[in-house]
Amino acid sequence: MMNSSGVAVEARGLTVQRGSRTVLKGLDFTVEPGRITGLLGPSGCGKSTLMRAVVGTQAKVTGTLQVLGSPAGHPSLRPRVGYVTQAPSVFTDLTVRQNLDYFAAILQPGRAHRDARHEAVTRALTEVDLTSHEDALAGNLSGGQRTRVSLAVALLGTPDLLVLDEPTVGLDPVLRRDLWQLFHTLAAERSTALLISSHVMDEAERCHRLLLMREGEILADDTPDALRTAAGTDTVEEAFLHLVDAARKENAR
Ligand SMILES: Nc1ncnc2c1ncn2[C@@H]1O[C@H](COP(=O)(O)OP(=O)(O)OP(=O)(O)O)[C@@H](O)[C@H]1O
Repeated sequence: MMNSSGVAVEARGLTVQRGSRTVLKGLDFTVEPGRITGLLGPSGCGKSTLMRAVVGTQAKVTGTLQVLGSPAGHPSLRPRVGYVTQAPSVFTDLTVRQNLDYFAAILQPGRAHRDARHEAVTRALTEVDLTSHEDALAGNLSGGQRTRVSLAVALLGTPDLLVLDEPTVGLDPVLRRDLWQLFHTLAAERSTALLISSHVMDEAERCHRLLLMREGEILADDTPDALRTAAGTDTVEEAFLHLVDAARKENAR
C-alpha cells in the first residue's frame, strides 16, 4: 500500500544530524511508484545519508518521512524495501546461490515455502545475469559481480521500493546498460519505485526524475528534459553546473 497520495516516499522537512554537522537540511521530496528517481550530487553532499534515512538505518532523523504509507524503518517495511549499499554485503565463504538461499530463508522461512524460495532465488539470479556463476564462492567474484549478488538479494522479495546506492560503480558498459534496462523493466512492469544514487552524470539521463543535491540541500527536482531546458544546456551535467554556480552566487550575496 502506498500512502494516501500514491507516492512511495514522502519527505517533509527531512533533517539529519551526523556528529556536530547538519548533513541534510530540511528536505522536501517524493519518490513515485513506477518511476526511477535519480539522486545526484558530488561526493559528500548527503546522498547515502538520505538513502539510509529512507530505509530506516540512519540515526538523528527529524521531520516527516513516510515510506509506502508507514514511518521510515517500520518493521512491516522490511520485505517491501530492497536496499543495496555501496559496499556489497555478501558472505564470501558461501556460493552465490547459498547467499541468496540464506536471505530467502529470512524473508520466507519454513519448509512450506521451499519451492517458492527456490523459484525466487532462480528468478533473482537470472535478473542480475549471474546464473552461470551460481556455484562460485562469493569471495572469488569480481567487485561488480558481488554488487550484482547484493542486488539479487534486494530483488528477492519483489520489493515495492528499491533503494540503490551507486549500483553501477565498477561495472563495465555492457553490464551497466543491462542493469539500467532491468531497472526500467522493474519500474514499468512491477510499478517498483526506484531511488538510485549516482555521481555519473550520463546515468542521470536514464532517470525519469532527478533530485540534484549539493551540501545537504536539493538544488533541483525535475525531469532531465526540464532541467536541461530551464538551464538552456545540452546535458544534465551542464545544467547541474549551471545550478551550482547560481547557488554559489546567491550565497555570496
Ligand atoms: N559519522 C559521521 N559523522 C559526521 N559526519 C559524517 C559522518 N558520516 C558522514 N558524515 C558526513 O556527512 C556528509 C554526507 O555523507 P554521505 O555519505 O551521505 O555523502 P554522499 O553524497 O553519499 O557521498 P559519496 O558520493 O562520496 O558516497 C559528508 O560531508 C560526510 O563527511
